[in-house]
Amino acid sequence: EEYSHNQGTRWNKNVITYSIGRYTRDLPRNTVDSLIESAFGVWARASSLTFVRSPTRNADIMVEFVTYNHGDMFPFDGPRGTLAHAFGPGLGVGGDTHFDDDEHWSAGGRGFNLFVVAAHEFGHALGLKHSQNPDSLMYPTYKSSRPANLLSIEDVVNINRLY
Ligand SMILES: CNC(=O)[C@@H](NC(=O)[C@H](CC(C)C)CN(O)C=O)C(C)(C)C
Ligand SMILES: [Ca+2]
Ligand SMILES: [Zn+2]
Ligand SMILES: [Zn+2]
Repeated sequence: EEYSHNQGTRWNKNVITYSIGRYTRDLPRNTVDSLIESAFGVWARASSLTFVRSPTRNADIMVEFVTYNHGDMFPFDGPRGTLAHAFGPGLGVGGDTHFDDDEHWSAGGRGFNLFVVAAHEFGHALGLKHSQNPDSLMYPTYKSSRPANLLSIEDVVNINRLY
């Protein structure tokens, strides 16, 4: 999968830690914090997983806003195009989730909805692949009109097949 650079298939634990590194200037930090927390909450409500924010940088899932070349083999491409990517479960870079800061990130207004994109990326960070079902959160193309409940039945089934 081009956008979920897989390490393993799943985490071998149910409590997964995350930490937020570089932020975007598009939104206040505490807004980013709550949107990221809510995006993890989508998966926590549908599974037996819990997500704990960690102050240190050795959390399982490192969340960062970066541009172009940023230290992995998958440089971003400037405005539009690819919005974000995530590595599949595993040590080190495993689970890490990067957002292209050349996009305009929003909490619902103009620009790309950070909550919706983060929920998709965290699906990859948990081990899910893309779905061909346009109603699935794991569909490969951004849809601003995502339903409030976000996850399709297929997504709930798939996360519970994995954990
Ligand atoms: C608006 N641009 C798009 O819709 C682009 N799609 C994405 O950036 C995906 C993320 C969306 C689904 C949140 C990349 N991905 O799958 C990460 O895990 C393109 C379809 C142009 C590649
Ligand atoms: Ca881009
Ligand atoms: Zn994806
Ligand atoms: Zn990256």
